[in-house]
Formats: sequence, structure tokens, C-alpha cells
Amino acid sequence: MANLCHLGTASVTRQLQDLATHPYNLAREGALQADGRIEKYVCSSGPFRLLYSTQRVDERVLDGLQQLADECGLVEQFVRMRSGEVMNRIDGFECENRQVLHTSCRDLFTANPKSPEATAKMRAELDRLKEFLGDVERGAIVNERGETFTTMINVGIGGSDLGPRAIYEALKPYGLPGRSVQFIANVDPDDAAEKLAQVDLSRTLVNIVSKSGTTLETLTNELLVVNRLREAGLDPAHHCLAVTGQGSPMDNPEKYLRSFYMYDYIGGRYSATSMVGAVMLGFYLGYDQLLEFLEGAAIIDYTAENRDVRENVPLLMALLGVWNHNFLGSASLAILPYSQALHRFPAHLQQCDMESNGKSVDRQGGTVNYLTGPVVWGEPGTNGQHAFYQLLHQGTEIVPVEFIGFIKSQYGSDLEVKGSSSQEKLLANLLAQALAMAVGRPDENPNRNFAGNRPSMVLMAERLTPQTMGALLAIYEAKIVFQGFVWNINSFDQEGVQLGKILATRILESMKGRVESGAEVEKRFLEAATTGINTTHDG
Ligand SMILES: O=P(O)(O)OC[C@H]1O[C@](O)(CO)[C@@H](O)[C@@H]1O
Repeated sequence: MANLCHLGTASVTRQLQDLATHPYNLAREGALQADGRIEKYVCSSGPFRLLYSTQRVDERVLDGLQQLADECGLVEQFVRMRSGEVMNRIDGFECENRQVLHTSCRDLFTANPKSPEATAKMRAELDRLKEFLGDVERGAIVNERGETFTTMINVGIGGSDLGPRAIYEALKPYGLPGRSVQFIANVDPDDAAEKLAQVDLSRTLVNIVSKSGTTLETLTNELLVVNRLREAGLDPAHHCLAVTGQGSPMDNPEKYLRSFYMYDYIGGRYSATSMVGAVMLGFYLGYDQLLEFLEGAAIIDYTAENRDVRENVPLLMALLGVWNHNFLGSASLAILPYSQALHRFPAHLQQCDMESNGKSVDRQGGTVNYLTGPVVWGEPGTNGQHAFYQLLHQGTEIVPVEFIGFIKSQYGSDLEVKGSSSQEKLLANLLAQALAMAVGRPDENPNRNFAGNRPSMVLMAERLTPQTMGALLAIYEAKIVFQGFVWNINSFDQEGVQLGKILATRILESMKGRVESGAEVEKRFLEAATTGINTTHDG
């Protein structure tokens, strides 16, 4: 294993490698209770507590991780990022070369924001949004028949869909009466068809979200929805909103009822707290609850500046992830919320983490010789328990788990069955899974033996509210950024998605019989895929 940190010394890496040859054995008799470990290995940031006694760490490993964090200057880099340093770059190579200022979108609750100019721009956009939402609420902005808008369709993909959608799903109980949101992302026409069938277009605002204003799926779906509006005798300019980058091809306020901006220093997958999430969330939750959500994220951004790994949840999560991935050799990471409301959150984190840290070159353009981002996946518990937990407990692959749980349910409507409420059952199951993974259970029957010693951590808060959701989002954003700093990679670009887009365009050309020179392989691949299959068009 090479030195993991461009800035740190090789000695801390060697020290952690040595410790990784005999990591803490959670399955040893009494290991989990030893030295007050369960109570001691708890860390708090904002509304969240992280229980990490079920990780394969001890004081020496934690000291080593602290040293790694210090030598890599993780918190210093985080602060510099927040203050506007150009961190989206690869030295000496053509690259996006941008600041990374998603945190500026929520740095609204202090007189001295870290990046005043960026926060001032967000404030201006929020003021415009507040006015717009007020007009919609008061009935000053209505449809052609003088009726109020009740529904929003959010058209976007990737970062312009996943984060906002996950948050909307998470905060459904907090919606304004009578309001709902639908999402169209996939270029699969069935996605749009299904969503459009569920709405009364005349009372629908269509929020078209694309930072670049060039994404094929979003532009296609925009046209599809616009077409439908026209077919229904509705004027798209009275129904459509745009959220886009300033100067993008979609930056054409004439076409839209309102246009809102996000800026090139906000990465798509980090954009949920920019206008990308704010327009939809403001419509659904109302402006005040939107601010609560942003405040939750802001609280975490400040706590993430604490250099003590034992007192900084996202920093600790990042380093425990590095420990499991780089030193103990786990390839993937399961994020398992015990909250149905968070059912889309793992999908959002998949993009946020894998698009950020799925990199093979470092910030100097050199090829890395250590593992970078893990494969991230997950589903809510307890559903997952009846699906893939078999592998988590007895499979040959060790998959570290990040459990997320809440003490109280959102609706508070629950039933006591067999002496416990459903919420209690949910929580008991979460904790049971973390314990079972850690301590296991020996059995003479090998098929029933649980080896244990499988690491997990538990992230807990009282209740999933707009503010806790903001905090949860910011914890994960900061965790991902910290890990990118450890690996000395640029977590803020996504060149790896470009090739597929180019080849898809060439294949589309082939479908139309226009084979570009040099595109023969695409043509032959298309033919092999479609020959012999009945391709009657149904319109
Ligand atoms: O908001 P846009 O520019 O339409 O991009 C959507 C998504 O596409 C990507 O660029 C990847 O193709 C993501 O990074 C981004 O979140």
C-alpha cells in the first residue's frame, strides 16, 4: 500500500498498515463491552450522534487516523474550499478549474459567511424565490383559468434530480396542504408518460433543472412536457420554470415563467441546497421550512471544521471509511437507513460519492496506486433484512455498513403490537443488525455459525425533520469531500461520464443511417444488438 496522502508522511500510512494486520476483534468474548467502549465511541455533530463501537478500531487506530487527518490537512482544506479556493482542478492539465462553493448556499445564518460573494448571490436568488412563492400562495400567479398551482413536475437528471428527489421523499409529511411533486428524469418515455398521467397539467408548474442546460435527457423531457402542455391548450411560458447555470443554453428567461440560477462553482451532485433543490422544496415545504433545511446543513458545515476526529462526525465517518476500505480491504459500502422516508437517499449518495471519488488520477495527474472511492449501495431497513442481509452476515465479502436511524417516527401515528410500537421494532432491528454483524454467534453447525467481526456504524437523530435532513445531507457531503482529500483526488469533476455520452450520440447517428467515419464499431454493435428483434414502432 502506497502513501495514501500526498501531503502527509509515509510513516502514518505504515503505522496504520501495521495496525491493520491485527485490527480490533469485535467477535472476541466481551470485546464490545470492554473499556466502556460502547459509551465512549460516540461522536456528536448537530442533531446526529454517531455510534462507532462496532467498528474495528481502538485508541491506537483512532490516533493514527487523527494523524492522517492532520498530515493531510483535511479540515484546513475543507475551510479553504469553503472560502473559495479553486479546488476543482488537476494541476498542469486542462480541467474545470473552478471553486467549490456548495456550502455557500447555506452559509446564510451568520453575519460573516465564508464566501461572502457566493452567499450574497444565493441570498438574491432566495429573495426572488420567496417573492415568487408568495405570489403563487396568494394567487397573484395563477393558471390560465385563474386557478392556483398545486403540483410541480421536476424535470432533471443526476444531481438535478437525485438529491432533490431524495429530500422530497424524506420530507413528505411536511408538505404544504394540497401540494405534491412528481419527478421525470429518465429519457425512457415511459417515465414521463407515467408521471404525466398522474397530474392535472393545468394546475402544474414544470421545473426544468439543468446546470449545463445541455443534458440530452432533460432537454428531451422538457420538449415532451412542453408538447403536452401545448396539446392541452396551455401556454408553456405560464407553467415552466428553469433552474440553470448563468449563460447556459437554458438561460433564456423569456421562455420561462421564472428562471433561477445556480453557479459553476456548485457541482451538480452537491447542488441540492442551491436553487436546484430550493425551488422544488420551497414550493412543496414553503419558504420557512426550506430555510430550516438549509440551516441544518449550515450547522454541520461549521461543526465539520473541528480538527478533532473524535468530535467531528463527517470527518470521523470519512476516516473510518478509509480505514475499512484502504487498510482492511473492503470494496463496497452499504448505507442502510431505517427510515422508509430515506428510501431514495442511498441512490443520491451513490452519485454524490461514486461520481466524486470514483477517480484513478490524483490532483497532479498521476495514476493513484491505492483504492479510491468504494462501491456505494443501499436500501431501507427492515426491507433489506429480508433481501440481502444474508450476504452481510455470512457472505465471503465483508461489507461495512452505515446505519441511519431515528428515535421517533415522522407522522407519530403508530400501533402497539405484542408490547411494542412499530417505531420501537424498527429501532430494535437496526441496533440488532449492528450487534449481530459485530459479535456474531458461534454454532457447531457451520451453516448456522455467525463469525461476526463485521464493521458498521450507527448514525442516530431524534426525528427526520427538514433541519435533520439538511444536517444529514451535509454530513455525507463533507464525508465525501474529506475522503477525496485523503486520496488526493479531485472530487469535483466527472470526466468519466463523457465517453458514454459521445458514443450514444454516434449510435443515434447510426440508427438514422448516418455512419460517421470512425464509428463503424458503434454501427456493428448496434446491429448485433437489434438484428432479429422485432422493432415495430408504436409511436
Ligand atoms: O444538471 P445537468 O447539467 O443537466 O447535469 C446532470 C448530471 O449530469 C452529470 O453531468 C453527469 O452526466 C452529472 O454530474 C450531473 O449531475
